[in-house]
Amino acid sequence: MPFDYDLLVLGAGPAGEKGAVQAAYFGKRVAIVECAKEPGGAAVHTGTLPSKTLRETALFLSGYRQRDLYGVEVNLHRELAVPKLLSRKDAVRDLEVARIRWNLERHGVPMLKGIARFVDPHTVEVAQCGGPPRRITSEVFLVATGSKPHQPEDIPFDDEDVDDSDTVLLIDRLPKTMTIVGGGVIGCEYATMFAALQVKVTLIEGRGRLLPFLDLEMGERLRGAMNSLGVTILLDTKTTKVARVPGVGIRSTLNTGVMLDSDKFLFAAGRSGRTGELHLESLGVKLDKRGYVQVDGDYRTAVPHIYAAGDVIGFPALASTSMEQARVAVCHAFGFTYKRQVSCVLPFGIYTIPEVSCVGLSEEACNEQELDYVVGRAFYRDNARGKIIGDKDGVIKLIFDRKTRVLVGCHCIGDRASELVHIGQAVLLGKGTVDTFIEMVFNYPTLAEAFKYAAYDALARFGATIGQPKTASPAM
Ligand SMILES: Cc1cc2nc3c(=O)[nH]c(=O)nc-3n(C[C@H](O)[C@H](O)[C@H](O)COP(=O)(O)OP(=O)(O)OC[C@H]3O[C@@H](n4cnc5c(N)ncnc54)[C@H](O)[C@@H]3O)c2cc1C
Ligand SMILES: NC(=O)c1ccc[n+]([C@@H]2O[C@H](COP(=O)([O-])OP(=O)(O)OC[C@H]3O[C@@H](n4cnc5c(N)ncnc54)[C@H](O)[C@@H]3O)[C@@H](O)[C@H]2O)c1
Repeated sequence: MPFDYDLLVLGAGPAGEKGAVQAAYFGKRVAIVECAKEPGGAAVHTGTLPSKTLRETALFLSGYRQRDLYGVEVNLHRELAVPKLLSRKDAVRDLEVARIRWNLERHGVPMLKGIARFVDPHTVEVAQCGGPPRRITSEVFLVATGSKPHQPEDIPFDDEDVDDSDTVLLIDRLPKTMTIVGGGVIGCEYATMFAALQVKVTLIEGRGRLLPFLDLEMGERLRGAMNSLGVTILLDTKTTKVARVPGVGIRSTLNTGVMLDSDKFLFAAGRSGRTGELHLESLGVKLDKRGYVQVDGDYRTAVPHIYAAGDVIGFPALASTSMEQARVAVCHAFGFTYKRQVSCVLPFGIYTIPEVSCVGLSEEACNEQELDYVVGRAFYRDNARGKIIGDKDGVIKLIFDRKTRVLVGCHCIGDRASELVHIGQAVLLGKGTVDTFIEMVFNYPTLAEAFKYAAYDALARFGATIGQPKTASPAM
């Protein structure tokens, strides 16, 4: 019997949307099932875009960027700040939802509303609110149901002042004090955002360092910037008890014996795969202990016609990689040859204040691989555009293989870091060398021009390769 569809996609977040339209573009009959009211997933409703919009609004309302430039202290109006924060976030959400709806529509992909679960390997039942369940068959499936915040049982999430990364966006007032557990990407981003809004933030991290995937030097620069912003960072620390104390707020008792009271408590210590409703294991699909779907290099599960992509398969769990994984999965499923794999050169953008971004190897990774390397740095304070915008702390750091002169790592901290890193990414992908940056002409004045001076800085450390320098750096 023919199937209803060639591809049924479960979940309309970044992975589901891009996987669905990829197959439809090449003429496949595709539908997408979504249980939320609107498409977009965590990226649009609870994660990427709302948090980045909050960041921009926080920077604007706090006058953070202008403080040092004009010597103007912006007085934050605490009561007005929250409605402004929320309305901007909602406006961006609505625009993005409209874009996704239009993208699905123009590719002829219907969105079926309801919670999906498998009833056999080729049939999904969609439980519709207020209507009878509907059964849909498909030749191929893409599971793109994402993830949800990890909620340990000993944290009282039923208290209105105890949040996870989904509910923190529903704030109705700015707290004076906030305790955040988890020094991962979410914890660090929200810590700096709320600190910029003059909330006194304490960040608790169980390990000895924040964001251990960052180059150590850049991680330390970020830690210093967070301290300057007023964030208190407690490393090697865990909570042993979290509870409301009437008249005081939320009290966190730490393993060090310290008791920390705050108006708000945010638990941001990891996520788990949203697979509970799908009945995947009964089909033979393997999950790990956090509920993440196990896939092979082509994003295929143990059941060959069921693919999975995005947050539901775990690391790196980014909107950027989720979209690309879904495209690759669909290309593999239907034999489209134009795309076979996700690039091995993946950038990371962390939207803390200041922004941090990286691609390629850190110094520590070079040392682990016993790679002889050369580092070059350029500082925004020495860059004309950096002076104009008043960012004194920004740094571009480039790492080159000493033998081949090829760029192996690019690390940026400061304004526009997550945009600038793509210059490094393009050079990495093209196997460019230190000389690539020396030859390039950059617009002036730009932050991008700092790449040239980071390369000159490295060049001076390569040794006598360009004659005998008369000054410390050949970048005249
Ligand atoms: C606070 C925060 C900030 C972030 N910031 C960034 C960032 O700056 N950059 C970045 O790249 N990434 C960021 N991320 C990560 C990014 O949001 C995710 O990687 C991305 O949303 C994953 O996309 P996805 O399609 O796999 O899953 P999701 O976006 O989670 O979408 C899954 C969809 O499936 C639906 N669904 C679930 N179960 C079912 C079911 N049984 N039936 C039907 N539908 C179902 C859900 O309703 C949802 O719409 C952030 C995440 C958080 C939480
Ligand atoms: N800019 C971005 O790309 C961006 C932004 C936000 C989120 N995300 C994605 O969202 C995902 C989840 O982020 P996250 O920050 O929740 O998770 P994470 O896994 O990145 O970090 C969690 C942190 O919490 C710590 N931790 C865990 N349990 C703890 C405890 N009991 N006490 C103290 N510390 C504890 C861990 O050591 C870890 O450092 C990530 O995979 C990330 O890719 C990406």
